[in-house]
Amino acid sequence: MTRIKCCGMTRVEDALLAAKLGADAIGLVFTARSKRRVTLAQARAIASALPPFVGIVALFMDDDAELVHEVIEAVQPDLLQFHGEEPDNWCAQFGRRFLKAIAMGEGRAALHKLRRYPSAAGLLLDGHGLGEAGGSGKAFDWSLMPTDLAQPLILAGGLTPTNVAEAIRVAHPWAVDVASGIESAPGIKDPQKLADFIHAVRQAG
Ligand SMILES: O=C(O)c1ccccc1NCC(=O)[C@H](O)[C@H](O)COP(=O)(O)O
Repeated sequence: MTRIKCCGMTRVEDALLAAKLGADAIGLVFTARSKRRVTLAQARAIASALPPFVGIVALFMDDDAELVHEVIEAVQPDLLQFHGEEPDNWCAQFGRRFLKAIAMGEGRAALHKLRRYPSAAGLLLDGHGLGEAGGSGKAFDWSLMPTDLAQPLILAGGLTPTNVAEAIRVAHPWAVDVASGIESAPGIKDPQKLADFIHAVRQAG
């Protein structure tokens, strides 16, 4: 079964709907570079409303360690996710499980970076280019998804209710991650797109 993370939540009602429809995790973006950035107060409201067994992932992109500490303290996320040029030991300093996002917009050139994160609990391959923010709606060539890595791989970038089944068929990811493909505006989730996306993933197996 392919796991599902719905990213860039800014509203309690959207996070609750995702949980009700069967999402495995939601993502909260804290970096100032995001159109989906949440405040600590928003994040706490979402985290405390979520039912059990739905994971909370906190996202950063080349942010100060101080911000990461503040979020850990205030929100108690299940996982951290780093989208910038943070090295493995920097990501590991918080003593928390983390995902490292790799910008696959560079194509094959980015593949060697996947080996640089032995401490990561999983690697998220995203469609954006180096230095660009996530949540871009850009897909990459799914056939580049490696098959020889020990860590779970999460497929992200430009996934929608329409293309996610094909993406799973080609890439066989552990999980899929979506932000803009289930939105009506940045940070505002569309209930129908959310339902269609989760249905499409569950149908794909
Ligand atoms: O979503 C953002 O605004 C964002 C900004 C900076 C770093 C990461 C960000 N999101 C990361 C995600 O996990 C997205 O879900 C992922 O990039 C896929 O986005 P999309 O292509 O829109 O589905």
